[in-house]
Amino acid sequence: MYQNEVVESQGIKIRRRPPTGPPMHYVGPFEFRLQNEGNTPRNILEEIVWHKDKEVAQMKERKPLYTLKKALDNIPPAQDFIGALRSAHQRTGLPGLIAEVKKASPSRGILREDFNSVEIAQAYEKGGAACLSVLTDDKYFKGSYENLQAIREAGVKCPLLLKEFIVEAWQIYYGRSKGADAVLLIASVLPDLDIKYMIKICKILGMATLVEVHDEREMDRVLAIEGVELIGINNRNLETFEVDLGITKKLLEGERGELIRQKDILVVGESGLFTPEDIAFVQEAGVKAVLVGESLIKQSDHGKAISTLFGRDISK
Ligand SMILES: O=P(O)(O)OC[C@@H](O)[C@@H](O)c1c[nH]c2ccccc12
Repeated sequence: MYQNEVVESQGIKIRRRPPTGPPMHYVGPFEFRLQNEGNTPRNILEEIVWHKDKEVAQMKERKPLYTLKKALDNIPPAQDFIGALRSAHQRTGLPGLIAEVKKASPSRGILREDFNSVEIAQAYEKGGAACLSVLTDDKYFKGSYENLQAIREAGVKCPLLLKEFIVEAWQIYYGRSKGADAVLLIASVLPDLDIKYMIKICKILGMATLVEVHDEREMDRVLAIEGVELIGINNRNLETFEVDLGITKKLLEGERGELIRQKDILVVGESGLFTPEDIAFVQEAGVKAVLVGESLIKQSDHGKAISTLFGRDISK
């Protein structure tokens, strides 16, 4: 109960697990499936998170934390994700690009049938991406940890973001073992204490955290957390899929923008960016980096897609 109260007091609407236990309900000789509204996810984000919980439990059995930690001793250190974004921004005067390796999404379905994650990653790097984001969720985004590892092992130099629905610290260690340099943490899923704890773990592993927010309340929560250096503003509402670039502008206005500048936090504009005008709009609002998937993945020449999106070649 106590945990629920904490979550509620922070305005988190996503429930981490189905609230009322197993749905089977026995009465006398008959068996009923209890049609309990509480055991039905209220939206897609909740559905994903409930599924993730089960998936992680299974994965953990195969690779317990102590074996993962051992594996980490033998891999090259994490790269500087935030540094790469800052230097790209300084070099081009435009927001640093995090290009997303994304095959599908629940809102758009399959974005690309002929999907070779390594080729896409290499084309993004050549086209001037500062960092890459690799979706690893299989069920809803058709991504995988194999993709992440293959991109790393193919010699791509851009720092890599683990684009997962993190619900447990174990996933962070696993992502690092597959070559991730940074991790996404979603504020509408994770209470403050989890975010703080996961940021600490990432620091120990040399990784950056991209903490994602979508409304004022989440932004205020995250701004109050010590050690946050990188905040993503998702223009897409993960509960309804509605996209509105005005969200980025709204969350960077007034005192919030002031505080972000004081703390020297780098802000990433995420989702729904398709044209140079979109990039200019979020840059004007105050972002120094952008996270882009759909508009780059759908075009056959990914390098050219980057130049088209930014209005010029950003690879030099
Ligand atoms: O394909 P788009 O609209 O350019 O969006 C990319 C990225 O922002 C989006 O995939 C994303 C942002 N936050 C997320 C959290 C989970 C899954 C996906 C996302």
